[in-house]
Amino acid sequence: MEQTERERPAERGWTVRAGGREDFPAVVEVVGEALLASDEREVSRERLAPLLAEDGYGRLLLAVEADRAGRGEPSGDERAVGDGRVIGSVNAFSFRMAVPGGIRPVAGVTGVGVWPTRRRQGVLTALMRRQLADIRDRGENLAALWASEGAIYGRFGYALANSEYRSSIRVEHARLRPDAPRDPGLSTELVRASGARADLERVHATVASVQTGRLQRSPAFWDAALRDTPDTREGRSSLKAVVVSGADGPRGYALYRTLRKGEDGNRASLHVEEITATSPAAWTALYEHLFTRDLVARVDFASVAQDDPLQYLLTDPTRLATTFDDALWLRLVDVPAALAERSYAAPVDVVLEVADRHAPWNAGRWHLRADRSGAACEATVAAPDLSLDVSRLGAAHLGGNALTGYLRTGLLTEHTPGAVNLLDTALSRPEAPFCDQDF
Ligand SMILES: CC(=O)SCCNC(=O)CCNC(=O)[C@H](O)C(C)(C)COP(=O)(O)OP(=O)(O)OC[C@H]1O[C@@H](n2cnc3c(N)ncnc32)[C@H](O)[C@@H]1OP(=O)(O)O
Repeated sequence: MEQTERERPAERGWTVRAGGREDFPAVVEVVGEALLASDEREVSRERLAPLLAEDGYGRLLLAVEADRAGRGEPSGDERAVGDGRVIGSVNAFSFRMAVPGGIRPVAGVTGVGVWPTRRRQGVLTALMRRQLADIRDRGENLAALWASEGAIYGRFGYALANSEYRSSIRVEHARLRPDAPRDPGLSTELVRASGARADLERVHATVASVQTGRLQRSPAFWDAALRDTPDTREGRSSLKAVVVSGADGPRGYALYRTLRKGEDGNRASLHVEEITATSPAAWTALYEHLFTRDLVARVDFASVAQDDPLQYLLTDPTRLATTFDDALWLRLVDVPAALAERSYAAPVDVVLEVADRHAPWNAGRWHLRADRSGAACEATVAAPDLSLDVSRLGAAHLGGNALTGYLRTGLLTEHTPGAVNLLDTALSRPEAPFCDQDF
């Protein structure tokens, strides 16, 4: 494939190489500056080091300037980066995600940043290309990320794969329906979050094994989720856990903090960082705890799925203020392998013509045949039923978006009438995808 001038890094005086633990301080400096993070790099290093160490720092990729000749003295910040200095980086966590069909390895792309005075020279493009090849070599068929800006990643084949929301309700409107499922056999306990870790892990593991989009949470990510230091509190209380249990153990939890000031004089708000449960009655019990705490005016939920249970359980769901928050970006790194390892809701037999500028091994025609017993996806020379960019497959892969939307807006081409509709039916899922894990 022909490269543009920007895509020939050697000609611009920098190269891409694998990084390691020793590069970590330089990476924190570059990404911290790129993301306009606070100047407390030590806090960032302390927060990130355990997460990166869990993966052995083996997935760091760096853009490194060959030398500083002719560039003048480095500034104070740059000096920390040193000679042969790092001007850009990308990294990835080795996650396992619940996707349609089971739990699969997924590269969780993270730590993307380019030194401000080296932007728009193709550094990210070179890093992304190398990273996609590395991810494929590791046998991961999917990559996922949370984007700082939505305009960055579409060109690299990623697409929004779901929708997640912030929601908020005033307690006087937070009445649950009389027929909301209630189980007198359940008990509810409030504790410091760190004291309930075993229960939280158990509930989370159950949910994360079945809810599409969920990541299996590792010990270091649990440490991060339960981190309760002044920088994580943002003026709120310590992190609390309310745990709902039955005879067989924990069935649901909410992690929340309180803020004892606000628009209602002395009344507080509750900020729910996570809430999940394994049974309908446990959801009801969690909401009843949150909505009946004394001195509370409002309950805010930091992140909920499109099919969040609360909207169904409220007597008046119109009182729930819901705002689009963010969404996970997904990319098929190996198109035939990702399509073959997925499950399908209905039989489908379709030839896809895929365009992929940054992962050329995906470009071409793929014959996808699937039914409820399994799927196969192989290269073909047959005429395509539809032609599309690889990013469209990322959008639809978790069942959170229909390809029909792209067809209607002219952003994919259907050669066989009805092919997109049939593929959408096969890709559809009964539940909305949700990823509770920031990374
Ligand atoms: C998963 C995560 O970690 S999300 C965090 C992402 N990081 C940040 O937002 C930190 C601040 N931003 C940066 O560090 C850089 O601007 C980056 C990493 C976003 C881009 O790095 P660059 O080296 O400038 O990208 P590169 O030169 O390869 O640009 C490739 C193309 O993307 C475009 N592009 C890059 N960044 C953006 C952006 N933020 N918005 C819109 N377009 C962008 C460029 O214009 C270019 O397009 P073109 O080829 O059509 O001219």
